[in-house]
Amino acid sequence: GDCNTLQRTKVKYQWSIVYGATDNRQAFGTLVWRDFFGLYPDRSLFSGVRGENIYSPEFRAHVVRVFAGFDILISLLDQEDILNSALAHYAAFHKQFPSIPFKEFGVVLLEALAKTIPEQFDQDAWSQCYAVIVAGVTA
Ligand code: HEM
Repeated sequence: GDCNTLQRTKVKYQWSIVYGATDNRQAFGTLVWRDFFGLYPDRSLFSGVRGENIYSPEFRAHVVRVFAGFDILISLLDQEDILNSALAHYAAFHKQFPSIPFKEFGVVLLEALAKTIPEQFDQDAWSQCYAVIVAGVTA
């Protein structure tokens, strides 16, 4: 798997369905983080953004920031040089933390996408393109 051109186009399109409508964004983001903490209960990374209450304004704002960043990365999947620069930026930011459970996050993210767009969801495309993003943000 290599997140090829067709897969990048599909991921971009499927993401636009899920994240394109403002109304969906917060619900989708909250769903992902609720499920994430179900799989990975250690919230200590998020003490600065009230991780103990994912419905607080502070944590909601954190979710908005993360998905705004993710939205940028998805939108750049077809502009590889800019994508790599954006990935390097998020990699540098996350280096302040000892380790980030990107694998667990990917599991719940893909599951939430599959639940939201069961007819369209292309698991191979998403898992391969998410792997490109993880490789970039952990480089
Ligand atoms: C590709 C996926 C991800 C992207 C694009 C991303 C992006 C971001 C962005 C844009 C911020 C805000 C930076 C700022 O304050 O200016 C952030 C903060 C943060 N992210 Fe990520 N993130 C991702 C995945 C994750 C994952 C999986 C974790 C851990 C489970 C994580 C942990 C954090 C933490 C701890 C902060 C700082 C929270 C604070 O403000 O105290 N990120 N991330």
